[in-house]
Amino acid sequence: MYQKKTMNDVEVNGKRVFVRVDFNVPMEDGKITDDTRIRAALPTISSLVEKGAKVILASHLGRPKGEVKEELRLTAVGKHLAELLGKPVTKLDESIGETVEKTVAEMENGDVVLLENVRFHAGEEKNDADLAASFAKLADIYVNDAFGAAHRAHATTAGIAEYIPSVSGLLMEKELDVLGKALSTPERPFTAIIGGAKVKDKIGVIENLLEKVDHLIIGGGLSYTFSKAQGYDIGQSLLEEDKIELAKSFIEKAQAKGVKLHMPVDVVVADTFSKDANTKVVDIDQIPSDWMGLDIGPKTTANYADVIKNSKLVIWNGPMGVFEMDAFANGTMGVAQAMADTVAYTIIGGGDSAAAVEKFHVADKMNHISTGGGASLEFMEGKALPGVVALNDK
Ligand SMILES: Nc1ncnc2c1ncn2[C@@H]1O[C@H](COP(=O)(O)OP(=O)(O)OP(=O)(O)O)[C@@H](O)[C@H]1O
Ligand SMILES: O=C(O)[C@H](O)COP(=O)(O)O
Repeated sequence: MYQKKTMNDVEVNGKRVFVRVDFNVPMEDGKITDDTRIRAALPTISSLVEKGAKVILASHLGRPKGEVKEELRLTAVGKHLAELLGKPVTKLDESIGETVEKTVAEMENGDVVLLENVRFHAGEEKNDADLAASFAKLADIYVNDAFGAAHRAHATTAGIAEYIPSVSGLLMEKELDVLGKALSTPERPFTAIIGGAKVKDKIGVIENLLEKVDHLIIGGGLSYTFSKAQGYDIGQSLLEEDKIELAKSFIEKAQAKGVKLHMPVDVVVADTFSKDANTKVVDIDQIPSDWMGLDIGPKTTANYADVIKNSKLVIWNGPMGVFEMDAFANGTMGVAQAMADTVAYTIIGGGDSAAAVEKFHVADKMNHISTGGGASLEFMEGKALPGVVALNDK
């Protein structure tokens, strides 16, 4: 586990503190549709304000690829942050340069400035040393609270740490603590639920978790490649031909390691990929050749709920079906409900599973919902996160 300096290890009063947050929030027509990530950064920001720091916030939004994209400015985020904080936030239209330097020089203790989307500079994603130095020049201390972007080695997530004292923020600390403890000293039975679209995206995570869990539950689009590997005909369901052998090897590895692997025994099939498709529930060995599986069936959902109920720790990443369409949402909803009802410690690995527990109104019943999609996945793969590695050791 990481042993990195935290905000408790530095004196911030009167200091200029550059805080990398992950305000990469979903937006529609200029409006924020989910402010979870902004709220998650509030403890760090408020704590720094209370301690009399000059708080300089930086984030990316979307993927502007080194160009200024009007729709990816952080203006709406700044406004919303000011409301949540209950104090003014000075939103700038640049992230480096004279105006920024002048504004920072005039900051009083406890002031909050939000820089413009750092990805408007091509050097951000390239982890350009000059750009990182320009950011570092603005501050005395660097705080990384952007767990969601910790798997990126960019100028504001990693490069900047070369130049000034660098510590983790409160959200970063919490994410690393929860996920780190779960993977290193799990309460047992420990269950992982892996769903989502593709095997290809989950190879590393399945490999790593097979070393640690007691139960592995498989669902979603990727489960059909596993079912195919078991010899079932899967009709028009999602298949990654080139991953069948890999799926077979996972099934064998689970057996060898004594990991109980749980696979769909029935599925909801549809005649087209559409919310208005004709649907029916069939056993896994009865998928018609011209139909496709788009959700786990009720028997499977009940089996999975039972495993979740009897676990002490459950980590969930990836939906069980095409939960965006009501006709194929029951499996994901059933798993979400089981997660809400269990006494187990429940961790949601960000991304679509986080969206699912929100959609089914059980988010407040989860013990931890990670703010990182890709980052939590890479953490669960056992990979080092560059944004954390870059911070000062304790
Ligand atoms: N049986 C299925 N057939 C086709 N698509 C499916 C199926 N089951 C789930 N999906 C789709 O998979 C998508 C989610 O998979 P994806 O791997 O992108 O999410 P995730 O695992 O939560 O990752 P992230 O953290 O990146 O959001 C959903 O949009 C869902 O509709
Ligand atoms: O949303 C995320 O997962 C993070 O903000 C990282 O965004 P990125 O995938 O564009 O680097």
